[in-house]
Amino acid sequence: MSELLAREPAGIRVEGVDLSYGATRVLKDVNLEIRPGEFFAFLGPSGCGKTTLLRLIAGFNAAQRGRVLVGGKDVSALPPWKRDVGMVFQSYALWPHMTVRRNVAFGLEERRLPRAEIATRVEAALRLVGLDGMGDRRPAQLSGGQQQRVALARTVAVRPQVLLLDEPLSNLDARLRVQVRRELRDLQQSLRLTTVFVTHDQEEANTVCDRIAVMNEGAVQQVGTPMELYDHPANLFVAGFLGTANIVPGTVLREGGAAAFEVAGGTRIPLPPGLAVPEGARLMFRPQDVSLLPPGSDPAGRRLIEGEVAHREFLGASMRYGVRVGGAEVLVDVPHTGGEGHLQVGGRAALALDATRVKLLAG
Ligand SMILES: Nc1ncnc2c1ncn2[C@@H]1O[C@H](COP(=O)(O)OP(=O)(O)OP(=O)(O)O)[C@@H](O)[C@H]1O
Repeated sequence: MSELLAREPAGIRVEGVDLSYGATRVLKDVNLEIRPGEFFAFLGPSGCGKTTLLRLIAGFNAAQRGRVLVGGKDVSALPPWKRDVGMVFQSYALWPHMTVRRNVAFGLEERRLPRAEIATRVEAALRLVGLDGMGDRRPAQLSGGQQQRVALARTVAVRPQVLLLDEPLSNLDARLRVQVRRELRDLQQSLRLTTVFVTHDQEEANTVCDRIAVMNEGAVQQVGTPMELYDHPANLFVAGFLGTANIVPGTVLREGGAAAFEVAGGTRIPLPPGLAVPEGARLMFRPQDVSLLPPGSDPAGRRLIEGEVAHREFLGASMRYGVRVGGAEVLVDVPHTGGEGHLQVGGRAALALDATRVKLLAG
């Protein structure tokens, strides 16, 4: 494996990038700093520009404005093959008529490396992805997961400075995805390879990546660790994209020093002091920031709201209730420990909101 170690992990900088296809602006003033050796994700809904940004770093797209630096060097004007980046495509793009070994060797032969060096690196790469012994097969004789590993082996064999992965798990079934994403993380760690991973799946990004850039409509919304993004979303889009969020419309009221949030229908939720109130704010909290109480009880220090159970969903580890509060519906997760003590649809529910967890966010 030492034959494949990244020489010196390189960082990536994207500076002030604007990219349009005709009249459609696909990337809008994108600025990013990806640290050397980091496993980084571009996360966002379909069509938000993730692949376009990845291809820009690889050199397959050109921007109208801004630049890309790899390892401190401006690569904006270089073609892909001079950039020292390895990209694994969503479709794998393997040569069907070549054996696995030849597929992996192809890029090294093009670089005219000595034959012995090629053989050593190919075997090391196949071992690394768990495909030693399958070098003589053709891609059609492999499963989807194995083909994906060939694509990965082929890319790491050239020892790129950075590895770019475009939805690498999307062709695999759910169970294999979980296994392969762990393997990807292990491989990335052992090679200390700066890696950028494109996905629209938040669980995938959360489980394998050090940091994530959340994108929407061509703009980076927020960059942070999975936990930072979940606990401190910068706006409603990020809050709703990472995990389940209660987003409640209403009005912020101030009486003296105290503030409250009035939900349509008149229910008032007292707000903790000192909470910042952005323009057009909505109240945001997670289903687990709320607990259900027996009606009539009023615990100290918690914010009590009353409502009616509109529906419920059994999720195994918890019961998720949809509770109508004024004009809004609030999702509440109650741990399921095996008892029968759950509320029925149509019944009254008293909710205690953990005031330290609520946020006021704008779109
Ligand atoms: N070659 C092209 N010509 C014109 N428009 C394009 C081209 N490639 C992409 N687009 C448009 O640019 C936008 C961003 O596409 P992109 O593939 O980067 O999104 P994405 O976030 O990777 O989406 P997905 O998860 O569906 O792959 C989309 O609206 C897409 O239709």
